[in-house]
Amino acid sequence: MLRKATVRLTRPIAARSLTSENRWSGDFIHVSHTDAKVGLIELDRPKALNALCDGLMLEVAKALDEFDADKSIGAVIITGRGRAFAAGADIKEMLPLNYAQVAGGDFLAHWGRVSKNTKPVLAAVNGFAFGGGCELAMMCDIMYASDKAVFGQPEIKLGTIPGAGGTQRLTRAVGKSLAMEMCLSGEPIKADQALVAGLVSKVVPGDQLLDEAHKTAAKIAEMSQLTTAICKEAVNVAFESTLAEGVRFERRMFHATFGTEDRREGMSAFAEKRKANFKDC
Ligand SMILES: CC(C)(O)CC(=O)SCCNC(=O)CCNC(=O)[C@H](O)C(C)(C)COP(=O)(O)OP(=O)(O)OC[C@H]1O[C@@H](n2cnc3c(N)ncnc32)[C@H](O)[C@@H]1OP(=O)(O)O
Repeated sequence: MLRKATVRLTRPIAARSLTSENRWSGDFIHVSHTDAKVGLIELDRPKALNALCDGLMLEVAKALDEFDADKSIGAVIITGRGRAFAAGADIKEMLPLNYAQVAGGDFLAHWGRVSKNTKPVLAAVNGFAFGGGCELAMMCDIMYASDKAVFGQPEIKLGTIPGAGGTQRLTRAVGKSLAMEMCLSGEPIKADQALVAGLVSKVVPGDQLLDEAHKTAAKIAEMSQLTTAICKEAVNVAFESTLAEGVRFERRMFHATFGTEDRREGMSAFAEKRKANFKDC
């Protein structure tokens, strides 16, 4: 059981098992952590279905930077409050922009911060994950969905295309035909189809989503942070290299773990039939 802490998260599910000390709330997100070394970022822009305006994404980047630098955090969950994970980039914010403004300012470049985090990040998709919302979830390392979640890349209906990795990550996740269908028609898929297609690894009833995400994040947070960072990097190389390059990279990283105390501790703990006590070194 988690230690009772000072501030309860406001959702009923959170109140049951995800007690947390409050860290800070920005204009658009709430940032907290649990006693199991899990950081929690909750998107909360209720009147706009958590649309990802610039301010919101800057707050997410700040929270991730803080968690990345914090040795007491071993994994992070991103979720949305209300009926959306996020309904995409803020259309009203984008509406007046012209080509020179978006290209000159490399609009959305800072969104990539999410995929640069070294700590494992789990997306708990509670509702609509449209456009940039789906892209944000796909930047995370693991995706769980509530049975109410809906995933879509509807940018085509707005006369544009996905701009935060949607055409690339969705295609790698679900294959060409479904990715093309979603991006070209703008039509969404439901959680059960997302599971079958391999976009998410688990679908659970909405009231169990955070508990399930937390269980997995807490398990990951018990591992050596040094090793989870190496492992995450190795899996990500699979998306950016040939099989031969990826296997060579993995082998080098595997060898590198033998330079850590945590590798010796993990194997010693197994041989001595005890729980490993990793020191992240
Ligand atoms: C990052 C890139 C480059 O890939 C680009 C993008 O992400 S572009 C955005 C892609 N997303 C969308 O096109 C989804 C837009 N939203 C919808 O289609 C619908 O809101 C819905 C299907 C998700 C939900 O529909 P419904 O239940 O009928 O709610 P609404 O009344 O439409 O919405 C409530 C409220 O939220 C505002 N809203 C919703 N999405 C956005 C958004 N992406 N940007 C800004 N505002 C959004 C919506 O306008 C409503 O507010 P009010 O107009 O009532 O003030």
